[in-house]
Amino acid sequence: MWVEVKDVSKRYGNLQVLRDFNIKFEEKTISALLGPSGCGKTTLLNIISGLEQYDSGNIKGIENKKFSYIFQEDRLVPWLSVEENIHFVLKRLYRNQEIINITDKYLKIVGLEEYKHYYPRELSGGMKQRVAIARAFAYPSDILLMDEPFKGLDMELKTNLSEAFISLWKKDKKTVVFVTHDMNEAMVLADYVFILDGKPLAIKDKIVTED
Ligand SMILES: Nc1ncnc2c1ncn2[C@@H]1O[C@H](COP(=O)(O)OP(=O)(O)OP(=O)(O)O)[C@@H](O)[C@H]1O
Repeated sequence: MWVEVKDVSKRYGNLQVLRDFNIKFEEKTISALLGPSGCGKTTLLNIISGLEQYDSGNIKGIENKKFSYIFQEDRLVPWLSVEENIHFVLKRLYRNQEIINITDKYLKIVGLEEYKHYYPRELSGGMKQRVAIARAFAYPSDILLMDEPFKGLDMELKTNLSEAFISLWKKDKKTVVFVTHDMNEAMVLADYVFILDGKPLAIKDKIVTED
C-alpha cells in the first residue's frame, strides 16, 4: 500500500503552490521532504492530513487511516499535565488502566517518566517536543506527519530525540513523512529523501538511503 498524492493542485490567490503534483510514500517507511523555505512542504502535509483543502486531484491510500501530526510548535494543551496530554488523545480508545499503561510506556521511551506530572510551561522546548513525539506514537495512527519536529534543538538533543524516534518507530512501523531542512537528519532517519523545489512544488531528486 502507498499513500499517493495524485495530480494535486493548490493555489492561494495568485500563488500556485501545487500544480498537478504527484508523490508516493510507501507504507511503513520513513520519507523526508527537503526543500527551500516557502516551496510548499507544510502545505503538502496539511493537504495529506486533510487540514487543508485542495483545488483538484486526489489523495489515495488514506481511506480509513488514522493520522498523527507533529507540528513545528509542540501544540500541547497548556492546562493539562504531561501525562494528561497523552491520556487526552487515548480516552475514547482504551480503558483507564490501559491508557495509564500506554502513556507510561511511551513517556519512558522518550525519557520523561519522571516529568509526567509537570505542565508544559515547566518543560524546556526539547522536552515538550519529546512529549509531542510520545503522544504521536501512543495514538494508534497509521500515518505520522511531522513538520520540522527537531527544529531549533541543539545537536545533543537532536541526536537523543532521533534515537528515541527510531526506537519508537521500530516497535510500531507507521508510514512517516517529515519535513526537515537538515540533510544529515534526513539521511539518518529516512528511507527515502525527496529533494523538492517550489513555484510550483516539484521533486528534483529522490534518494534511497542505505540502512
Ligand atoms: N494560508 C495561506 N494563505 C496564503 N498563502 C499561504 C498560506 N499558507 C501558505 N501560503 C504560501 O504558500 C507557500 C508555501 O508555504 P508552505 O508553508 O507550504 O512552505 P514550506 O515549504 O513549508 O516553508 P518553510 O520551509 O518555510 O516552512 C508560501 O509562499 C506561503 O506564503
